[in-house]
This record gives sequence, structure tokens and C-alpha cells, in this order.
Amino acid sequence: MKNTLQNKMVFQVEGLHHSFFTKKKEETKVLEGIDFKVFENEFVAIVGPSGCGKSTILNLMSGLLRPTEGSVRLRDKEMDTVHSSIGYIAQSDTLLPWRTVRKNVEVGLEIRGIDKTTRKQKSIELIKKAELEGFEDAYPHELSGGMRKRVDIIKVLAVEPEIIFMDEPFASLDVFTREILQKYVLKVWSEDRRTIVFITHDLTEAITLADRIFILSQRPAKLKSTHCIDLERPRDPEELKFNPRFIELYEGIWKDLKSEVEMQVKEA
Ligand SMILES: Nc1ncnc2c1ncn2[C@@H]1O[C@H](COP(=O)(O)OP(=O)(O)OP(=O)(O)O)[C@@H](O)[C@H]1O
Repeated sequence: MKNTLQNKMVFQVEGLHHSFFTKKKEETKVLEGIDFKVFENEFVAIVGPSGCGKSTILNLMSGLLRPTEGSVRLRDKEMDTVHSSIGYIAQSDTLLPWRTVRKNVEVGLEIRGIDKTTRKQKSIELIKKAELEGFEDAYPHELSGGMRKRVDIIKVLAVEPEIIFMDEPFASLDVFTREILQKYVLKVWSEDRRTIVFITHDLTEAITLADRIFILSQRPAKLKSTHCIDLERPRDPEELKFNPRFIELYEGIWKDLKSEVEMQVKEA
């Protein structure tokens, strides 16, 4: 397996603290001293108990929020604004209901002033790769949840971001559709290995997809542990869960995560 740590550093997160304050200045401490690095072409997953601050980390890494303390550096530059080199895929899709599949895929290209012929060429190619041929002129409400999610993904891929953030993108999908989408993400990633930071609650999903997994503690979150996933690629989500190494990794990482989830349940 490729040693991703030999690749160039993309993100350096150092001493990251973050708190939210109410109007009455009451503090909610969310992050407490998080340090990690993300390297070029790496697939990193961030896993932690519900509400521990996973999305907050992604919002800080994308420049949507400024940290209370500490820093996020993107290729050695302090993150102080939103970057077009980062594509963002969230749990709920961002498809425009009044636009067809093809027109949705072309939104970002239109904004960038790309001409009509190039836009069409590119969207048709991506739609084909996503196995959505025949649905070019369909509207979002005519698609299944899994199909909508694929359109959402290719909409981001159309503008060729260098880095992709995915915040629980498959959380609302059933387990079978999730597996199909995981397979699709692995295929997309293997083509050009864009750097991906993927947030999930689901440890199976994280082990299936990632090169490294960061486990967060409950809030205020600290980086509890980092795990390298040495499973061979290409990976097949359907078969992987029966692989003895997968089971061994799952058991090891779950020990770390379990105590955090149990603590959270006790306090709820
Ligand atoms: N803009 C905000 N203002 C105030 N509090 C916020 C804000 N955004 C998040 N929080 C709080 O910060 C904490 C962490 O939220 P965050 O969404 O980062 O957690 P998460 O781990 O992604 O959650 P989940 O697993 O449920 O998606 C939560 O207690 C949340 O209520």
C-alpha cells in the first residue's frame, strides 16, 4: 500500500480550540487542542460521538469559521477565507428542484463562466460515469435518494476541486444504498486521488473508505487516537466486512470509540 505520509502536506491543524458563545456570553466549548495533518491524495475519516464537534472542525478547515485559538493552514497559508479549491458535500443534497440533472451538474461551471458546449460535454461525461444515463433531463424529485446523492457528488466533481470535504453524506440513506454509494466514492477517488476529509458516525464506513481515521473524544473534543487502515485497495464494501483484517481493525478502533459513546449516553 502507498505510504501516504510521504506525500505533501495539505492541511496542518494545530492547537485548535473552538467555543460558541450565546448572546449572554455563555460558552460552549467544542474543541480543545486538536492537532493533525492531512496529506495530498489521502482519504481521511473523522469519527466521534454525536455532537462532539466533527462538523465544526470541517467548518474551520473550510474557512467558514475562525478558530477561538490555534490555526488551520492550507498548503502553509493560514485559512482566512473560503477556498474554491475545496468542494463540500453535506448530508442533505444541494440540488436545485427546478433544474434537471444535467443543469444541476452544470451549476458550478456556469458560475465559472464555462461555455455551453464544454459544460454539456463535461456534465454528460460525469452523468455517464455515475451510471445515471437516461436521467439527464429528469428533475431531482424524480430520482431516488441514492441517485440524488450521486448527482450531488458529480456536481462537486464538475468543478474539479483539489480537496473534497464530505460531512456525513450518506447518513440519511439505507444501508444497501450506502454501500453502493461507498463503492462509487471509492471508484471516483481511485481515479485521481483527490484529498478527501470524510465525516461519519459509522466506523464500518470509515474503515471501508479511509487511509487514516481520527477518533475524537466527546465534547469538548480532543483527538483521542489516529489509526492507519492498511487494507489493500481496491476495496469492495460488500466483501470487506468479512475480511479478517477488517474485523481486527474494527475491534481495535471500536475499543477507543466505545468509551466515548458510552460516556456520552450516560451524560445524555
Ligand atoms: N453556530 C453554532 N452556534 C452555537 N453552537 C453551535 C453552533 N454550531 C455547532 N454548535 C454546537 O457545537 C457542538 C458541536 O456541533 P457539531 O455540529 O460540530 O458536532 P458534530 O460532531 O458534527 O455533531 P453530529 O454528529 O450530531 O453531526 C454542538 O453542541 C452544537 O450544538
